[in-house]
Amino acid sequence: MKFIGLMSGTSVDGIDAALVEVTGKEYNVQIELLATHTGNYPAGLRNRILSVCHGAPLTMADIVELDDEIAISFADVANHLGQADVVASHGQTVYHRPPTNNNLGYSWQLGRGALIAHLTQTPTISDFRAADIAAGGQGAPLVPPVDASLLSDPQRHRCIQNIGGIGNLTYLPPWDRADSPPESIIGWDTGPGNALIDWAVHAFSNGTLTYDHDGNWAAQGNPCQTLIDQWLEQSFFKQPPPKSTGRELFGASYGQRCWQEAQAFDLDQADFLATLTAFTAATIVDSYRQLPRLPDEVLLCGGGSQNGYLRSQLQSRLPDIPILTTDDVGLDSRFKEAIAFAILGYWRWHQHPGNLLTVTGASHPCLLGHIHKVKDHLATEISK
Ligand SMILES: Nc1ncnc2c1ncn2[C@@H]1O[C@H](COP(=O)(O)OP(=O)(O)OP(=O)(O)O)[C@@H](O)[C@H]1O
Ligand SMILES: CC(=O)N[C@H]1[C@@H]2OC[C@@H](O2)[C@@H](O)[C@@H]1O[C@H](C)C(=O)O
Repeated sequence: MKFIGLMSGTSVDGIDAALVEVTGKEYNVQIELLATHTGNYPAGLRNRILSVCHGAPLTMADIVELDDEIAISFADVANHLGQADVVASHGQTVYHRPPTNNNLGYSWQLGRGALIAHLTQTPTISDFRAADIAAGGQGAPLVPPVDASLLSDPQRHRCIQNIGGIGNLTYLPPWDRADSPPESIIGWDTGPGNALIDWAVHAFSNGTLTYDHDGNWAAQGNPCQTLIDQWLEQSFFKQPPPKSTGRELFGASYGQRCWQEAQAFDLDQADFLATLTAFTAATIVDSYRQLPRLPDEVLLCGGGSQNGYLRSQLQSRLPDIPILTTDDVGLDSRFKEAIAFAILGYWRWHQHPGNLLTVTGASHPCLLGHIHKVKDHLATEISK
């Protein structure tokens, strides 16, 4: 079956789409990547999404309008790719609140599936995080079981490290993918990916730049290890998994606090960017120290894998471990999340639970996502 996976992540830097032929059963799936495309949000919409993520107040009418505008953008990108049997759309996260001891979590993705189904005339699956959250889970990260299916090695322990706006890891013990995945597959959000770096670059460039290309700006400075050690003391990094996070924690006000603290060390802008980038690498390695053992190799994905300075900071903290990208083992690192949602959609369509309890902490396996069928409501009404 052909699935289109649609994803826009916490960086809100575009809608990634992958048209994938998926075959196989449960965790033993095979894919053929048929086409990919990245669509941009129309001018202004990205800024509105970012301001909502930063807490801008909205009326109900504003929210509804935003929901539909995002759905229209997602549908345009899907239509650009061609015809599929099913569309699987993550949507755009605008709010994520992890669960606490007393409260269920809450995760809100805009871009309603019903409108995407209508505009693409294709059944559409959306709201992938809701069922896991209702079962007491974090609702994130959801990609680890897909990583297990596509990237497990029969001999080597691997870490798959996504560096998007937020970072997340999947720890894959050796597995030949023949039967159920080992219980010891784990994963969680490691903390900031590019979120703090992007925030600082945007602020220092008066809004003219959105990211530090290849880490060139950071490479001109020197990281302050004292600050990095101080920031690593924060409770999120001490919290045991399962855990997830978002821009609600690692957003503009977190960045501003870091910048204020940097004043005591006389850091200039390049030193500060070097420190934020090295901090991001340190948070990832800090997570690896909580694994049953260090991996034999790390496979990076997400935009941060393109940041040479960030990669060199990771490598210097893991000197004996090869740091590669998923491209090195044949999986396109730029479209991995879109491909992952195509597979999560395939699992939903075939009634296979998509969540891994060892990752999200949910109480039971769940079917992830709500299926919106294509219906001509009016015709149905008239024929009654
Ligand atoms: N050439 C590059 N050099 C440095 N950084 C880059 C480069 N290309 C992309 N990035 C970074 O990657 C970010 C986008 O990454 P990605 O698209 O993986 O994030 P996302 O999917 O939106 O986030 P998440 O995975 O948290 O949902 C950009 O905002 C930028 O910071
Ligand atoms: C709530 C939400 O959108 N979380 C994202 C975000 O971006 C990275 C990290 O935080 C991860 O937990 C998740 O995305 C990926 C696709 C996931 O669920 O695996």
